[in-house]
Amino acid sequence: MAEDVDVVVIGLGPGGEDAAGRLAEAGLSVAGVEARLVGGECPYYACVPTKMMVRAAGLLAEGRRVPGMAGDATVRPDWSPVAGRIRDEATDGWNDQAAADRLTAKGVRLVRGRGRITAPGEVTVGDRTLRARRGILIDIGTEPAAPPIDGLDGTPYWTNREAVRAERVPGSLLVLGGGVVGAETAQVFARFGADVTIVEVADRLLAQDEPESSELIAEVFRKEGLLVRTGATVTGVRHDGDSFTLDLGGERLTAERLLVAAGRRSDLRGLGVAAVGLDEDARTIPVDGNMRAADGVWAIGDVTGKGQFTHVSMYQGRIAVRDILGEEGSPAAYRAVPRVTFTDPEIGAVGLTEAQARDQNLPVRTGFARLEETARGWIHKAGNEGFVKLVEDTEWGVLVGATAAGPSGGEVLGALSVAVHAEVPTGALREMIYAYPTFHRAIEAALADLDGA
Ligand SMILES: Cc1cc2nc3c(=O)[nH]c(=O)nc-3n(C[C@H](O)[C@H](O)[C@H](O)COP(=O)(O)OP(=O)(O)OC[C@H]3O[C@@H](n4cnc5c(N)ncnc54)[C@H](O)[C@@H]3O)c2cc1C
Ligand SMILES: NC(=O)c1ccc[n+]([C@@H]2O[C@H](COP(=O)([O-])OP(=O)(O)OC[C@H]3O[C@@H](n4cnc5c(N)ncnc54)[C@H](O)[C@@H]3O)[C@@H](O)[C@H]2O)c1
Repeated sequence: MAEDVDVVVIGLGPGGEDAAGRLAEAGLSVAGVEARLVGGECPYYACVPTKMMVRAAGLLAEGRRVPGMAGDATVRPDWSPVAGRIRDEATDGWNDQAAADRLTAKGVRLVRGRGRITAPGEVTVGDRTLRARRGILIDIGTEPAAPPIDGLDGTPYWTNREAVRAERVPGSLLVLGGGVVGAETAQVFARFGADVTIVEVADRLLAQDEPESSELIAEVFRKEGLLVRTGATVTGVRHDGDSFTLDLGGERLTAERLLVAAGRRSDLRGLGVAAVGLDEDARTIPVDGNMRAADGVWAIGDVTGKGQFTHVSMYQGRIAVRDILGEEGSPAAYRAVPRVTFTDPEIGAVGLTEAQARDQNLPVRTGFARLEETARGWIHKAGNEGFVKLVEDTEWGVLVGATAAGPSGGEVLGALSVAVHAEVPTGALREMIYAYPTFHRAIEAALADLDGA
């Protein structure tokens, strides 16, 4: 017999979990369907455990910066506290009982299993049929994508999920993909002693970011001993029981482990979106400003293609909840989506890159300040690499994008996010007082460069 509820939430990623709880607390009857772990990728395999890895690797790097600045330090990496912290503190052994209890305490009916939309307003999970009176909210997120490379399928390669579960650091690691996951993870394992090579098909690392960010990260990685192959096409993968070999057509690379970090995919066909008139072969589910995807269907998170970040999923979730409850509010706006790549230096960015702004035919000028040349950068010395880059719409007199790279680049980004989001005139930014000697004072130097441009 079908179970009737007001809303069925399929996939309890960060936004879906939060939205299900809010809808239940608002008095609706809500079923939350989850195939794996309540909370999704972020707490168990992504943001949280990887940032614990980054924190540990950062401590090692700081220890190695002691000589010449503060005496002597001998750094002997040990992965076991990292693995232990991820297992015990972050993920409770990849057990979501605490999250499930929190959700059910809010009144959400948790349905474990893979949900499939079988008709408008109908979701099937195993032998259960859920009927949604008001609608279906989709937050199915993404899975690691496997590029179609000869021989890859069937080998014991790592994705982010295996990497965060690693109990020891491999002697050598090949990283396929120099995007965000690849860059963050490569640096962590290299700092813990692995010989790391990144193989990236694009002509630069972090290809979504400003070219200056790519150059900076490539240079830091080079100094730290990572090998980077950009513009590289992998034609085959082999695993002989002990090690992986990547064939680059002319060059062969071998390592104990292979991490595939080549992007993500969503299974829209498996979700049965055709039953509500959506394209099951598409990569994403298009949504309007209220997160509506079809009549009685809302979608949020990675699957909407508006930025694969936890903060985007949660932002969209709040808008969907408001719309499902029939409340008024501003539609979603993505002008000032912040993003931080937690390498060292951190790469914080918001809004448009220079190239994106020019592609939109905006009248653009840029301002640039190198952190090493600021007072704080000079004082900081070891590990001071970074910059602030501003992208201004000259007609409007407002920043449409910015990058803050360096130690705490993600924190410096806060000020720039406010500027882009609130459309603060660059004239007003120039009149601000920037505390001396901070990293964020580089914004003032970049503003001066904007004028000189
Ligand atoms: C290694 C890594 C590090 C990252 N670090 C950061 C970071 O530092 N900061 C940041 O903002 N973002 C980070 N991200 C991105 C972030 O993890 C995602 O953007 C975030 O998890 C939001 O995802 P989501 O809400 O779309 O759903 P997801 O977290 O992907 O969760 C979707 C859930 O839906 C479930 N599901 C799927 N299909 C079905 C179905 N048919 N029925 C039932 N359940 C289903 C899945 O089991 C999953 O639990 C990182 C990603 C990776 C891979
Ligand atoms: N700090 C954060 O907020 C954070 C951290 C990790 C991930 N994320 C999110 O997760 C998303 C997915 O991350 P990702 O790194 O998996 O994807 P990505 O799209 O950022 O990077 C994938 C990279 O793999 C390369 N690639 C694809 N196929 C390849 C092949 N056959 N050979 C070599 N290189 C290949 C691509 O050119 C690209 O540079 C990101 O876009 C980001 O939004 C966020």
